[in-house]
Amino acid sequence: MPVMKFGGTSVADAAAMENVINIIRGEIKETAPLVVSSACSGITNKLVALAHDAAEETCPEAFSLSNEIKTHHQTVIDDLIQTESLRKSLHELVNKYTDEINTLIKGVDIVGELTPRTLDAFYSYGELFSTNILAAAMQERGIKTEWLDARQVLITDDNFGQAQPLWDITQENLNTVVLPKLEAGIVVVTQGFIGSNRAGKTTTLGRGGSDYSAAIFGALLNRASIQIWTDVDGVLTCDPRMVPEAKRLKVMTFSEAAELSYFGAKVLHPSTIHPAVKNNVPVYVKNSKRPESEGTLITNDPELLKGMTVSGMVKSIAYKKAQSIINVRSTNMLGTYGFLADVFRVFADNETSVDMISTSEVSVSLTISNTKNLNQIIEDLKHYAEVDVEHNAAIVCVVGDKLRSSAGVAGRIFNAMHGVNIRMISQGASEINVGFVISEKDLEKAVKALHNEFFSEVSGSDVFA
Ligand SMILES: Nc1ncnc2c1ncn2[C@@H]1O[C@H](COP(=O)(O)OP(=O)(O)O)[C@@H](O)[C@H]1O
Ligand SMILES: N[C@@H](CC(=O)OP(=O)(O)O)C(=O)O
Repeated sequence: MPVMKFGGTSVADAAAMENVINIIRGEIKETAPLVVSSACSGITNKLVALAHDAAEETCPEAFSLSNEIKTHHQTVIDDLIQTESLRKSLHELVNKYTDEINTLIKGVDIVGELTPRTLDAFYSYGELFSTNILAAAMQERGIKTEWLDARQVLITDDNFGQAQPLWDITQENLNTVVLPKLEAGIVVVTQGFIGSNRAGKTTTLGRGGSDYSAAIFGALLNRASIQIWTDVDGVLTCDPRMVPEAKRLKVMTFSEAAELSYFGAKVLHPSTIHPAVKNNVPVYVKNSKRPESEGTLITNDPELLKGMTVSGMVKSIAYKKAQSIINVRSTNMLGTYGFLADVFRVFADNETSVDMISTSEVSVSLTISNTKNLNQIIEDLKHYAEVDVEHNAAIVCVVGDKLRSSAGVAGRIFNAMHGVNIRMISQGASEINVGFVISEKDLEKAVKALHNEFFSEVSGSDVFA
């Protein structure tokens, strides 16, 4: 039985939820699937916005957003639920959650501070709303279903906003609370993205973290597969918003998928892959609007990958906008040791992760997405070297089997880039990615040229659909 994760686009409104229910129904056999759902699309962003409004003393805006969230869920309930009593109890629940959100807004306004802990409390309501409505609609349609508060089972560390699971406790909770229900044929509907620390306070796994929840549950419950249901046919050769003619990948390796998601392919959360790889649970990415499409299988099973791992084959292109390049130059770098350690310590001390690095004899260039502590970073780096910063850059990453060792691929990539100024180049140690940094204004041109170079003639192969 699979763990089935439905993203925000798959539970956006009543019609989308009805689709999802039909998909789940098709998976119920003797045992039932575990269903992990995100918040309705757009709701988490509204919760972030209202939390910040509250912190910045613009409470009327915060209350107005809270009202929009309430109205959205009231509409979903009215469109989806026919039974009067069920509607009434769901409306009461929506009112209760809205009151709690409004109390949090007032609290943040009074204290004038929005901590990661409080932000997680705000975040949790998106998934609480959507899963309660979905579970009730399934019960109404005669499917044996129970709603579960994920915070009772997914126990995490105290790293609010970016929490990591505590594996042993979570395993035990799943075995005692969830497994018996699934084995009795009861579908359990729970939230992605949220958990709680040992003290019972709400935590979240980072934005997009519902995929990660599904992978954690799938790995610990030893499920046959993890299904990630979204609004595209699978993992594609590029984000279809940039390249509408992007093609579906039939199968890819875990490493290729991890690289793509790390470099911005939003279809999967970067951490999803780890628990799945460790436990060898295949991941299927599928389209909830077109369930008949086969989707993409992500696996390391050599049998399933036969014919799919052709050396030097480019599988997909990802990109990440809003990068800042930090160039650090020092003649002290020449022949000394410890210089790079000093540079990286500055980023660690300022809690900023580095996306891409390239070095020469006397300089190192790094890119970061989070510029919150940039001024302090520059000040600290100036103790060691000259520093300059370029904003509005983008990383482009070409992913595929053994790209680094394959003669000719780099030539094709950079030939396709003529007229585009390449600011940095980096080839990952994993052999499966070639990445480079360009100005954001050249991004569309660069990605379209690359896609044309590698994918204009691949239809009908074993790898691409
Ligand atoms: N390589 C890719 N393959 C498929 N989708 C991609 C890729 N890169 C980016 N995307 C984007 O990811 C989106 C799905 O992610 P997201 O919006 O988070 O969906 P969900 O609500 O299901 O979590 C797609 O609509 C697509 O625009
Ligand atoms: N709702 C959360 C978690 C999530 O994973 O959402 P989605 O599956 O829609 O990307 C977010 O927006 O970050």
